[in-house]
Amino acid sequence: MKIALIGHGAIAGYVAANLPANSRLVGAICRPGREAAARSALSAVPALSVADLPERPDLLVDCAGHAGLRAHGPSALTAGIEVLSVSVGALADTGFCAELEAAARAGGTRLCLASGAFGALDALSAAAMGQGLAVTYTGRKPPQGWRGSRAEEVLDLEALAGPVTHFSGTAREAAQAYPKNANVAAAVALAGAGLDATRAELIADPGVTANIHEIAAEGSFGRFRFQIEGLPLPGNPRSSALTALSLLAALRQRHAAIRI
Ligand SMILES: NC(=O)C1=CN([C@@H]2O[C@H](COP(=O)(O)OP(=O)(O)OC[C@H]3O[C@@H](n4cnc5c(N)ncnc54)[C@H](OP(=O)(O)O)[C@@H]3O)[C@@H](O)[C@H]2O)C=CC1
Ligand SMILES: O=C([O-])CC(=O)C(=O)O
Repeated sequence: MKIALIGHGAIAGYVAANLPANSRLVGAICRPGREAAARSALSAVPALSVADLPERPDLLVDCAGHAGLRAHGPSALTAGIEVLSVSVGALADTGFCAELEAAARAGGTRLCLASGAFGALDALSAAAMGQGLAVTYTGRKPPQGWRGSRAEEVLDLEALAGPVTHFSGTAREAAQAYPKNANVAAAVALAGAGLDATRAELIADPGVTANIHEIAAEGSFGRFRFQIEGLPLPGNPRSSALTALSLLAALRQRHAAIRI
């Protein structure tokens, strides 16, 4: 399987270093001027667009975040190249979501969203087939996990004495306001009750060392709670290691004769 990546950061680095044996990296799409950085991070041929890749990939894996999916997702899909993405929150923009859907249909392929830093999405999807699904998502990270996010506008992250909720709203609002931190909120919402009906709370907590994601779900099926304490990737305290592992799991599943 020929794989190209978008991005050359913490997630891309982990994926590139751990590709399954049946896969080969054909290139990495980066921003203009970042070719040398991409080459040295991944030992991959850098490219500025899908058309610029040295070989046509079977799969384009977006590890770059919302900007990378926006820039390269539609062209890859239109060209019939399947895309696997961590940038789930980008779909909170209804216009962009429609553009991706139209591109996938035009290209006869699909966009697959990684389960990312969270899980239980299968249970949420099943629960959404019943009635009255209500879901609340809470994302709790140590202060350094919120650096570079909107939390810095409302909090002094260095001076927190205890946990502070810096966002409370819908999953759609969270995903758009926190593009590097609330992809899980969007994934939970898309799998379950939807972006506008799913509640999201984001908390900076100096008392934790892990990225803690939790949902409480209730409906005609019954109820469940699910929590993950995710350890961050070495290269980026914002991103949980499970995100990169979820991409590797999706690669493995893609060719499995029996899927779960
Ligand atoms: N679904 C989920 O559960 C999760 C999703 N994520 C998403 O994954 C993203 C990446 O995470 P992570 O690897 O830790 O972040 P990093 O900051 O370590 O890496 C991001 C990489 O993407 C590159 N990039 C940014 N914009 C573009 C673009 N337009 N075209 C090509 N490359 C681009 C950056 O390049 P440069 O150095 O030039 O800026 C950098 O190499 C997060 O921003 C978040 O949106 C993260 C965690 C969980
Ligand atoms: O990696 C994580 O813990 C979650 C994250 O950043 C996101 O949801 O975008």
